[in-house]
Amino acid sequence: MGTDAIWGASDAARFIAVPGRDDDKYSRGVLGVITGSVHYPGASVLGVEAALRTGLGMVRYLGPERAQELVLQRRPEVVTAEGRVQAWLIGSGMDFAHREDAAEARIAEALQTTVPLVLDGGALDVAERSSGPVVITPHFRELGRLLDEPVESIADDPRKWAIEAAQRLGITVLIKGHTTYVTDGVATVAVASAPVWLATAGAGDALGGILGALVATHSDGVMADPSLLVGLAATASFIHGRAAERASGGGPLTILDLCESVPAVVAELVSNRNGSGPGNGSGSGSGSGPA
Ligand SMILES: NC(=O)C1=CN([C@@H]2O[C@H](COP(=O)(O)OP(=O)(O)OC[C@H]3O[C@@H](n4cnc5c(N)ncnc54)[C@H](O)[C@@H]3O)[C@@H](O)[C@H]2O)[C@@H](O)CC1
Ligand SMILES: Nc1ncnc2c1ncn2[C@@H]1O[C@H](COP(=O)(O)OP(=O)(O)O)[C@@H](O)[C@H]1O
Repeated sequence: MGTDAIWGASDAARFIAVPGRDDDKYSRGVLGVITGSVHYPGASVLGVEAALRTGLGMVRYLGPERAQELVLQRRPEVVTAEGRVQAWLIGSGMDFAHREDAAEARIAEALQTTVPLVLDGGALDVAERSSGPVVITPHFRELGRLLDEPVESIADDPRKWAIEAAQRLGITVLIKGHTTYVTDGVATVAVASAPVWLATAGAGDALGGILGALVATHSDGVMADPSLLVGLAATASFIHGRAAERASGGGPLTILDLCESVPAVVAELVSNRNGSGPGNGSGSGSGSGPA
């Protein structure tokens, strides 16, 4: 693990944007979501669920039709109309090698905006087409494919390869594992808040939703200073791990149980923080970031 700072509760607390009296759903931050596919519609439900439970103004879900239906059945507050967004979450539940045509068209539209991108699963390669701030969330196999490097090399030293990817692509990289590393090639932090029971399908899709919500609620701040993505991604991983711990209670967990635990984790972070961080009483328009 080297000498990386271990991201803790007091660090994470500074990256929660608490709504203020004058906020509305638009000022808090809207997350556009392009996830899911014919084979993996469930990833859309998990990411959207996790984003909503992390707290944000609105989710616009713009994935495939069947996934839209499943998302709306679970979460009728989601909007499926196009419109302005402050950040995009793209790629969970998509096939890296074979993106559906409709998804490709949606991604091209999303790239017309320059708002921050959270790229997961089958959309990691979109990073090189973006002109705005980007954070990617690969596991070691996905990073191997993205960099065209042997998967074994990445598994042996995920931290080194995350830094290499961040520097090569000029983006922030969160590489998932029992210890998760987040780096922009300059600063690197480690997060180890998750129980081993979290190694279960769909866990990464929920992480994408949590991170999407945090980025959407700090969009202006990220646009002004993309280095904030390191703290936001580490915070997402911290919340994800703590929520998994609550859901697990020392035993197996399901990902919807993890999502249900997220609001209590966020509330605990907010109640324990001292003073007023810039996320306090402000939405995405504040440029909120670390105190
Ligand atoms: N409920 C859902 O909709 C879920 C969707 N998911 C999505 O599924 C897509 C693929 O994700 P993965 O993490 O599976 O991609 P991986 O790159 O880990 O795996 C790709 C393929 O390689 C094979 N493989 C990988 N590791 C293997 C091993 N140790 N032994 C045998 N075969 C192995 C598997 O057949 C798998 O289909 C992503 O877009 C992801 O978001 C997953 O998150 C699982 C849940
Ligand atoms: N052994 C482990 N201990 C703790 N957390 C783990 C472990 N294995 C995986 N995780 C976490 O679970 C999540 C798995 O994500 P991912 O590999 O994308 O799975 P999926 O594609 O099925 O959603 C990541 O957040 C990762 O950090």
